[in-house]
Amino acid sequence: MFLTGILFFERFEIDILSGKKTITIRDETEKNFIPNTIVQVSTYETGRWFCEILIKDVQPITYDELSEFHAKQENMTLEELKAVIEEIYPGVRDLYVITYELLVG
Ligand SMILES: CC(=O)Nc1cc[nH]c(=O)n1
Repeated sequence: MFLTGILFFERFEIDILSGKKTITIRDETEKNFIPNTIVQVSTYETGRWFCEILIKDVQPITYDELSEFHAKQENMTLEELKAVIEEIYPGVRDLYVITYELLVG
């Protein structure tokens, strides 16, 4: 079954709404987003809806393949991005880059 909703930590909300964060990197439990579908975005902490995004692409990636290009799309340094991913998904090496466009926020 494909996914129609996604949760983000509140600390990412401003970057998403300003268009500075245009990808999210998830584990295999969230790989089933379909390109060209609309997804509702809420906060992880309280479930508060804050925007709607259009899924553009979903691509597998390993932790070691994360690059400055991905970091820029996350509005982070590569060091910050790798630390965030390791904090959220400790030890997970098979990941997915979900590229999206902000629709309504
Ligand atoms: C709630 C949650 O897992 N949020 C994440 C995880 C990875 N990247 C991201 O931007 N947000």
